[in-house]
Amino acid sequence: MASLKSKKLKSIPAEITVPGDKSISHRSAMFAGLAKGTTVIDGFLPSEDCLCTVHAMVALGATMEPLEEVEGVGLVKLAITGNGMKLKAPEKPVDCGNSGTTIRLISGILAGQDFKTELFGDASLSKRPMKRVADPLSQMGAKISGQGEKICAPLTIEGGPLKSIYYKLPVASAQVKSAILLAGLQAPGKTTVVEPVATRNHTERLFTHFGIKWLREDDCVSVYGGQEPKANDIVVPGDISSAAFWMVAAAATPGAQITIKNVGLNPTRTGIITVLLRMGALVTSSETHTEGEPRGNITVRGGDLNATVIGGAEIPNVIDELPILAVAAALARGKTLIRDASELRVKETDRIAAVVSNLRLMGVTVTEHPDGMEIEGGAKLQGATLPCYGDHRIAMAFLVAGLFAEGTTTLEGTECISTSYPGFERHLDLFLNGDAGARPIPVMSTVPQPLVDKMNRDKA
Ligand SMILES: O=C(O)C1=C[C@@H](OP(=O)(O)O)[C@@H](O)[C@H](O)C1
Ligand SMILES: C=C(OP(=O)(O)O)C(=O)O
Repeated sequence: MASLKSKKLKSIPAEITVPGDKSISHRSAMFAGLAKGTTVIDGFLPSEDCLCTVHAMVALGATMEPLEEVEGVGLVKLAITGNGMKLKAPEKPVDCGNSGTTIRLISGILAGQDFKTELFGDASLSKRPMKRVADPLSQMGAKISGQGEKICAPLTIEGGPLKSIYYKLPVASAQVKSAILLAGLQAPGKTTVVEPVATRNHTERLFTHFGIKWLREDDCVSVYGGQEPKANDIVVPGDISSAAFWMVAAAATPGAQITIKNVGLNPTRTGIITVLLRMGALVTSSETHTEGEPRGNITVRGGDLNATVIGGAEIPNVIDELPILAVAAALARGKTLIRDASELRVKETDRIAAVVSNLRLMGVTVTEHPDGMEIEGGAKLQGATLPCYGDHRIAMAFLVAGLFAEGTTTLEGTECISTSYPGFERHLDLFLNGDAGARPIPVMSTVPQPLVDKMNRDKA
């Protein structure tokens, strides 16, 4: 089992560039694989989750060509060639790894394909509820079976002719919305999803990018069936959910300043900026690109943070940032309340239980609630040996907490970080050891990864 250590931070780098956005990388690979022709994806996140999606699209008939690899990060530029919406039956069950986005969105795609597929994942993914996608996709006409009441993976999906639906989401989930819209593309007529609270709209923006017509009316998103994505090269911005770790580290350090370059600034994802501003950090963002997915730079100046309340309609916008925001709360003055966030209990681990337990082990007073937690800020954090619970965001959030603790903080099981942030360790090193510890990140020439070769071999 891998472990990483953290201790009092030495310096804050002036600038940092985080790897590509996970949500957009997944979707780019899927849309490219559904389009006829070749799409070059630049800024792709080569994390294990996103590589599972590429692997799945290749197993379903697409081809991928590696174009550029960065040492210590992986494949950041690739070309995917699809054959249109009619996919090929995979030869074996498709591995979705640790990735909720892969299994749920691919389920929407497979719902309309005239073959049977098995989707499976790791132990964590196999505990997550898939009923939320199985219900609407079954209503549309797919035959989906899974394990137990929550319809967990392994899932068997037998696709076929679909009918469009008008579906009110019982939980605010971009993954469920996207699965239904992807199935809706394959159903005659108009498929509408009603969102209780707005969630990230990357699928909708990528619809536009790939030439698919869709519409938003109030809280409804609709798409008409019978459309096929058109191949179109894409540049993926940096992931604000990865930037969040360094934004909090700077925000909690009076006098510090950091600029995160070329990061996604989609308003359905920038809730972290609003929350940190409310807590007293000085955060500014400047858009450098406004087309498609807006992107630009975020600058954070640190100060004395104050407690806040995080809840309601804001939750989907910061859902993946809540573990690191809980760490920010522990470093702030006063009592912070996180509520309406019971969705955290069905992520890679129960993130409410994991955050509460690890904060307590570092000496913080926390009250656990069914839908969140109350954190007493301002206690001196104590270094501790902590579990990651197999969850990348727990691992990274607590390595950042360690930057503010007395002594050493050790996170055990840190291999999970590669789920979303290849190169995290190297970035952490900048905070632990300053520039002297930083190794340059060279761009290598086109080196096909063994994994990539394997993908194309599996397909052949
Ligand atoms: O659509 C997406 O790309 C995601 C949506 C969110 O999940 P839910 O849709 O389950 O809220 C988020 O937590 C996940 O990391 C990525
Ligand atoms: C919840 C996450 O991802 P997924 O649902 O795709 O596993 C995450 O990245 O925090």
